[in-house]
Amino acid sequence: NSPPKSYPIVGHYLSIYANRHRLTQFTSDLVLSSPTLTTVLRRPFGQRRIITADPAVVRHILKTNFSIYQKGDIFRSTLFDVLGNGIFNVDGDDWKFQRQLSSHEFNTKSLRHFVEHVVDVELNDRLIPILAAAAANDSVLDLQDILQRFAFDNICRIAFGYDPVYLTPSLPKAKFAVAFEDGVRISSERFRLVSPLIWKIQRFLNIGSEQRLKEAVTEIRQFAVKILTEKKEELARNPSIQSVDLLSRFLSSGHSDENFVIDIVISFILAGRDTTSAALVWFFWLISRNPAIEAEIVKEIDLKSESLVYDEVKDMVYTHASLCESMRLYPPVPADSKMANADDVLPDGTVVERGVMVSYHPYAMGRVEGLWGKDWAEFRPERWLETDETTTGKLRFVARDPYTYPVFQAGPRICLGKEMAFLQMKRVVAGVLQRFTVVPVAEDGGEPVYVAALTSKMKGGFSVKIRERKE
Ligand code: HEM
Repeated sequence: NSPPKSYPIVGHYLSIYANRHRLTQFTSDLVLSSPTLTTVLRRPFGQRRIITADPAVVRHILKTNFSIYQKGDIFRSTLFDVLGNGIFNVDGDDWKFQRQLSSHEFNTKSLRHFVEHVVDVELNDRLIPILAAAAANDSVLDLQDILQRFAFDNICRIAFGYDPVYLTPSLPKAKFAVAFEDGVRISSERFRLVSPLIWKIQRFLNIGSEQRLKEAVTEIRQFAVKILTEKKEELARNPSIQSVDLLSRFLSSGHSDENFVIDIVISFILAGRDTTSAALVWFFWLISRNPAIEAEIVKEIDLKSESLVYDEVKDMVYTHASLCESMRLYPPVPADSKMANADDVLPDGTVVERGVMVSYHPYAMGRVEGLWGKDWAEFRPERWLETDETTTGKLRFVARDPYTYPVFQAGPRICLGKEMAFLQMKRVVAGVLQRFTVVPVAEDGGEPVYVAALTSKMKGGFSVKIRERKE
C-alpha cells in the first residue's frame, strides 16, 4: 500500500473522495501500513485528522488524557438537531450528570427485567413466528432488516416503554420509526460533506435533505412529548407504579424537565438501535461459514432449558466468545473520533494541536497481527476462552484489555449498554439457533461488503433462507 498523495490546500481529499464508498477499509489500510499504527490524514484547508490502531494511544485518548479528548464542536453541532443535549452529545459536567443518572438504571434488576419482559416477548411473539413462516414457505428474508427492526422495537420499549411494532412487516411503519430513521441518516450524511458550511446553508434555506431533517426532528420530539405527557399523567394517578422504562424512571426520580429527559431517551434509542443488529448480522453470516463453531454454539444452547432463564443466558460462555470474535472482525462502530480541546503529544510522539480530531479504529485494530497473531483473519472464538482448571474443566471467557479491543469504547465513557447488548444478543442467538439454521442465499458465498456510517451494515442486506433444525 503506497501512502495517499497529499496536495496543497486539498490535502488527501482526492484519495478520500476516491475511496468515499469504502472509507473504513481505506483508513484501516492506512493505519495498518504505518509502522507505528498511527497515521495522519490531511483534509482540505490544512485540517489534520489523526487515526490510530495503537492500544497505547487509545488508552491515552480514552483514559489517561480523557479530559482533553472530547466529543467536540464538530460532532456536537452535526448531531445536535437530533440528539440535542443527550448523553451521546455532551461533554464535561452535563455528561457526568447524565452518566451517573443513567448508570443507576442499568443495575442487575433492570437488566434481568429487560431480558425477561422485553427481549423474550419480542423474540417469542414476533421474531420467531416470522422466521417460522419463512421456513414453512421456503421464502427469502433480509435478516439484516429484520434484526434492525427487532432492535428498534426493543430499545424503544426500554427507553420509552413504547413498542413501535416495527418488526411486523404487515403493519404500516410507525411514523416515529420512519422519522427516527430519516433523522439519523440525514444527520450522519452531514459528516461526509467537504465542509459543514454546505449543510448549514441548506438548513438556513430549509432546502433539500435539511428540509426533511427538520420535519423528522419535529416529528420525533412531538412524539416524545406525547409519550412523556402520558407517562406523567400515569405517574400522577399512581405514584407507586413499577415502571421499568428509562423515561418513567427519570420522571419518578424527580427529573421532570421535558427537554432534558427527552434528550437522554433519544440518545439511548440511537445508541441501542443499529448496534446489536449490526453485530448479529455478521455473527450469523460467520457461523453459516463455520459449521463446527455453529455446532459448538448449538451444543451450549441445548444444555440449557428450553425457556432459557436469565442466569442461563449470562452463562453462555462459548456464544459470548463467538460474539466478541465476530465483532473483532466486523465491529458495529468501525471508528470513533474525539476532538482535542488542548495541545497534546501522543505516546508515540505524534503532535496534536488543539481542535484536531483523533480517531481510534476498532475495525483496523481487529486486524493487527501483533495483537491477535498470524491467524488474525480467522474466525476463532477459542482465542477468547481458556479451560478453568480449578473447576471441572469448564470453559472460561478471557476478556481482552479494552484498549486493545475498544469495540464498546473504553475508559470513563465505555458503552453503558454493553451488558444489556450481550444479554440481548445471546438471547436472540439462543432463541434462533434452538430451532433454526440460517442459510445465506448468495450464490458465490464470498464475503459481503462491510459499509459504515455511524454504525456498520452489510451492503445490500443479508438475504437468507431459514431451515427448521429438527424437521
Ligand atoms: C453490540 C452492541 C453495542 C456496541 C458495539 C456499542 C458500542 C458503543 C460505542 C463504541 C460507544 C461510544 C460512542 C461514542 O462515544 O462516540 C457507545 C456508547 C454508548 N452506548 Fe453502546 N454499543 C452497543 C449497544 C448499546 C445498547 C444496546 C445501549 C443501550 C441500551 C447502548 C448505550 C450506550 C450509551 C448510552 C452510550 C454513551 C455512553 C457515554 O457517552 O457515556 N449501547 N456504545
